[in-house]
Amino acid sequence: MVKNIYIIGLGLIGGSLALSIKRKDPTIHIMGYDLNGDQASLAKKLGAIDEISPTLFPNLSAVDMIFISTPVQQTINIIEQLQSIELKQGVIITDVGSTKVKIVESAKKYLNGTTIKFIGGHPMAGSHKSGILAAKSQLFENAFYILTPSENVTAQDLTCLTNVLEETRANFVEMSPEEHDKVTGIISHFPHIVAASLVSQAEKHEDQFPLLKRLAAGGFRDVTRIASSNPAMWRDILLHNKGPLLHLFDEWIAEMERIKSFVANSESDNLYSYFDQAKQFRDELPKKQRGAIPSFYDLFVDVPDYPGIISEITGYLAKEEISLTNIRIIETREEIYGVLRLSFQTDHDRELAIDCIRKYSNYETFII
Ligand SMILES: NC(=O)c1ccc[n+]([C@@H]2O[C@H](COP(=O)([O-])OP(=O)(O)OC[C@H]3O[C@@H](n4cnc5c(N)ncnc54)[C@H](O)[C@@H]3O)[C@@H](O)[C@H]2O)c1
Ligand SMILES: O=C(O)C(=O)C[C@]1(C(=O)O)C=C[C@@H](O)C=C1
Repeated sequence: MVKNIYIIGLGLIGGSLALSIKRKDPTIHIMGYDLNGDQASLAKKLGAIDEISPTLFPNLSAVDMIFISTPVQQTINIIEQLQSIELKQGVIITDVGSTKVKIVESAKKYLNGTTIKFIGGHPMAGSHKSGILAAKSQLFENAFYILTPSENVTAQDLTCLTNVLEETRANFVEMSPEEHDKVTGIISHFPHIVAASLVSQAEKHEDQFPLLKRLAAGGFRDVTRIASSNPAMWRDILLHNKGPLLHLFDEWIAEMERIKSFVANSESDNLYSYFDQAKQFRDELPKKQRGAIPSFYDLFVDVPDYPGIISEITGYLAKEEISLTNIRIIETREEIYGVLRLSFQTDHDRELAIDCIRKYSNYETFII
């Protein structure tokens, strides 16, 4: 019976897991630690954790399960240190890293010969946003959650973990770390490189075309959303998944050469087939499966704490016919006490809302 959980790294993923574990069983005691003290305080204030650990390795002798939800290189450093920490017999340790081979290898190297049950994990959903403020208990709903159990892990250990994670409503699948890294290289890591490279290409042309940024519309925004993700996280992922990625670079370069030649030689039929085939495969992607939170755009408004403030703000938005998808008061740190979080479906709506709030009030707005 899992009663005590420790979560290291209380950002988007650690925070979302904590919120879903709390939703499953509020009596499970969750202690959390984050290098960034503000993240840990927010996690406590949002009810994601019960207790903040002042250090990375407090007394862990009563902890049944540990989640490591830090960037992947940090995860390896933490696994290495865990070998010399006194832990409960048979403790389950899991991570959420976007790569698996190096992490599972490090668990094998450092934790072998102990009673620790290491289960590599990767919830295949996320966002370009980071931090606890973006965390949601339902972030992983309908998403695949890949597990790569180590040799000494039993079916019972796996059930223990998936029970704790039941409220994520994710679909758990087992996979080898090698297969995991090859597949995620194709559908996650390499696309990330492409998105960032498209942004970088556009940036190089900005001096020549000053209107470029403002003209970048739906297509460019859709295909490059993920380029707004946490750079440190992605740096680590690329360094971890070098082998499969180098292979994908070669394939991609050949692919670009192929389509370049269709364009250069005006090969109309080939161009049509290229796009048609891509459309068919893209249209076949399962519709209901969730790979990411729906894109929404948050706006934070500093508001005085008085009854009626929410209806005041929504009243302004209604006057300008701006639709909201969500609204929430966050009582976070003292200095940003009374922050209203407004979520919009599009960046355009958020821009309209900024203008609208400016028009009707003196409240400051900001985007994180
Ligand atoms: N963002 C996504 O879409 C996504 C999806 C699935 C998995 N992942 C993986 O989840 C992990 C966390 O990503 P995230 O999106 O939650 O990032 P995040 O930046 O939102 O959160 C990471 C947190 O870890 C903390 N941290 C960093 N080093 C630490 C250390 N040594 N000790 C304690 N805390 C530390 C940071 O302060 C931060 O609060 C990464 O390994 C990432 O590859 C991310
Ligand atoms: O939706 C996004 O913003 C993501 O980048 C999520 C995404 C992905 O590539 O699909 C990113 C990294 C994770 O390891 C898993 C999910």
